[in-house]
Amino acid sequence: MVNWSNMDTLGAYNALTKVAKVDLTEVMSGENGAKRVKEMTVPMGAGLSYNYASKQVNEEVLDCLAKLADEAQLVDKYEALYNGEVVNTGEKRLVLHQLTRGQLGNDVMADGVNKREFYANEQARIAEFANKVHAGEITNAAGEKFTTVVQIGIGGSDLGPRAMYLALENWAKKNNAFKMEAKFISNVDPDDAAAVLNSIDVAHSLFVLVSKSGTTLETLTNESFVKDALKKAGLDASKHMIAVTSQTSPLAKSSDYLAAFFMDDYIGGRFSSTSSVGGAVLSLAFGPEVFADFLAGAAEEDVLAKNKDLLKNPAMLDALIGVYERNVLGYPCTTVLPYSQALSRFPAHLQQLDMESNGKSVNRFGEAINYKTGPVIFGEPGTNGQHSFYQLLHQGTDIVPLQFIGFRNNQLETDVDIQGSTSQQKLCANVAAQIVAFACGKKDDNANKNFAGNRPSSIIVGDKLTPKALGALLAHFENKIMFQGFVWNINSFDQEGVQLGKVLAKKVLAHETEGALKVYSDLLNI
Ligand SMILES: O=P(O)(O)OC[C@H]1O[C@H](O)[C@H](O)[C@@H](O)[C@@H]1O
Repeated sequence: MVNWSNMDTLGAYNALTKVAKVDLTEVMSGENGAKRVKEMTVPMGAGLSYNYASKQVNEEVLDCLAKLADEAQLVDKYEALYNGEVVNTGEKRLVLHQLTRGQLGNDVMADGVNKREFYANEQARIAEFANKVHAGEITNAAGEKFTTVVQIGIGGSDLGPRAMYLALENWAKKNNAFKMEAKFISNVDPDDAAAVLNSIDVAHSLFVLVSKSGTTLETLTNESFVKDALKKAGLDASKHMIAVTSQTSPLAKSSDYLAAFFMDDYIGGRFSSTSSVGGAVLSLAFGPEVFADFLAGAAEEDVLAKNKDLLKNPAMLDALIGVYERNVLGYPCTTVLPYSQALSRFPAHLQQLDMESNGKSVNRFGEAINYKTGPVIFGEPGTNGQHSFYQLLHQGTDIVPLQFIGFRNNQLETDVDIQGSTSQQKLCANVAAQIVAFACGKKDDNANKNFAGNRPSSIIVGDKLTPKALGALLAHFENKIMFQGFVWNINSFDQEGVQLGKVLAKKVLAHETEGALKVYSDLLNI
């Protein structure tokens, strides 16, 4: 049995607060710095590695973190989760997203079925459907092949799948795996749907309506928007639309769709990229084999997360260093900086994944807690970010821990040598330079040009962003966030904080407003 206790009751946490702070300007300089970069690295799944040399940790800190991992029973809690304990206490649900990509422990039976079999079966149904679309066995009413897939969804039904699609689009084009172009409609802003519809040939488009709950206002509105466009084009919407939803949702039984694929209540929207939610669009865009490789990368990372040895468990290590930075060092944010244009929407996905999961002020039993939880997450690809917000990161008054991601090779393999180096080399040179600049700083007599340093970072490094590497990268962050929630003793798997705004918006639309809400409504001409 695991013991769910608040972090500030744990002896190891209290010991951690007393450890002397590591000065990166000192430890990262000279030979010692070189030794740290060589040694402070942990293998991840799919050939990636997590290098934490430029984090403010030393043996003493790591020793405390290892004790904290043990005392907080992090791996035991993970085990309880994948074996089917009701870890989502707020909604009284199991948490099973890892089972979409592998069997980690005991068979989990729920709703009268074996859950791993259920997820694998949905994946197989999607694979069969995608293959038929690609082979021209499932076509539009005129018997012509579909060329474009358009996902309609928001939040977890958009961000992850969209980020994953963009991450693999160029890789697929280079590796003969590009089957259909994908587009995404998410915002209830009518300009979003209209712009996508204007950019495609609707007669050859297959729409994937994705909503776990089947009740999300934006998604249902956009569905109607698209159906209207199909009707105006003289097309039968039910021949152009498939649904991905949970079996209990109002969409599940509808005959308005060509086909329906399922996930369930045990997979949070933000954790659903490896379920049917990501499976449908990614299998249609790149083929089921690519989606299977993506799942295999995630599964490798899930297996690593079972390791009780902190230095062999990159997600747990990353999580605990993050807790140390947030609660002991007092840093309020974390920035995600992929030096890969393919990962342009990955930070946006992590914003939801992390902040919706760990933005909580009560523990898993609903009691107020006395410590900070999830940091603010933001990010942009490098080097673009360098020319935007890095000024604050280098010289601002807040220290913001940085999560770099870099690959030795680019995806398209097209590159040119200009002034003695390729573009890829220039990209990678900038990551290396930034890490050292942030850690070591540079003294200058002119205070305006002085860099204090001591800005901690870690880097996830890989050879190339492949489907497998992407799966591992995604699962690393999912598991990191899960472990942090365990340490903070919060429920990372509900999102009550998004409800109030929705309720008030309904009142505005029904003209049931008064006071400030009424005046804001008038201001916006509703
Ligand atoms: O997939 P759906 O049920 O349509 O939900 C879409 C999104 O909306 C909600 O407001 C939640 O905040 C998200 O966690 C969820 O991913």
